[in-house]
Amino acid sequence: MSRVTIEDIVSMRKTEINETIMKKPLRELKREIKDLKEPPSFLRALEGNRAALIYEYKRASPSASEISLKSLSEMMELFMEFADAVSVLTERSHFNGGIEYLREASEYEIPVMMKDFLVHEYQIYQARAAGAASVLLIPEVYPDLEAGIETCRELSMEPLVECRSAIDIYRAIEAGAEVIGVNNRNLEDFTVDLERTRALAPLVPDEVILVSESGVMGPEDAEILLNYGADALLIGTAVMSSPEPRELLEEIAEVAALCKPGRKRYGGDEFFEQFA
Ligand SMILES: O=P(O)(O)OC[C@@H](O)[C@@H](O)c1c[nH]c2ccccc12
Repeated sequence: MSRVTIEDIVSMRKTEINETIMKKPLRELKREIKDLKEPPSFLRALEGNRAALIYEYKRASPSASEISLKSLSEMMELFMEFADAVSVLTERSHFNGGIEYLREASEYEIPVMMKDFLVHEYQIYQARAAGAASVLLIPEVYPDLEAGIETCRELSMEPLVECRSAIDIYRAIEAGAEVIGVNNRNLEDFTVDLERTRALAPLVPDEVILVSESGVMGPEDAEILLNYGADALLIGTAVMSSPEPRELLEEIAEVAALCKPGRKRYGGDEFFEQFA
């Protein structure tokens, strides 16, 4: 069977969202949101003076197939002890996620991010109505990045703008992003390369929070990425699939506590030389 592509997932999400909107119009979501309390701040959770850790409730993925059937409550027990923020997959067909997990996670006093392929503004309202403090925005996938960031902020949320290239980072900064993610996993072929963070980190201004996502299998990877200049890490598969997740999170916490945030900057042709 040919491997699913990001295009397949995005086109499926568009169909699903259009069906959802027919069943539950945006005005109903807006009414629900009016009665909700503000979510905990995602931005403040990541702005601490050491490397912040975002752990992800991720039950499956196209590259790993089934990862874990551990319950959300079991994982939240660990996340509440070790995470500064939590990410929850809500895409069902390929990640076995669901908005019900997001709703359950947002009951806890910690910022929760909707990790999904957002293709429509409706999904930003869905996230807020489920108690989210953040959503993932992918520039090539979300139709209008600047408007999406503005809608998030109107709803007391701060998005994580996921960048895969220098031009993505340029666009994200131009659009006013305050949290930029670099995904070490290529969403076209699902290969992981931690060097992606090394190459792109120097392009992210100090005042923007850089989250390195994907491919962190242990404290060694965590140290590498933090030394490349990431301010935060987003980790899913390793913690979901570990037989001893507490031990793993303790080791990563130790590395995070020792790392001094800060990014090198490119001088002259250094940026281009690495691709020569
Ligand atoms: O399981 P990992 O390698 O720790 O990766 C977690 C997270 O970065 C990954 O799930 C992710 C990053 N960006 C995404 C966009 C859509 C779906 C999933 C993702």
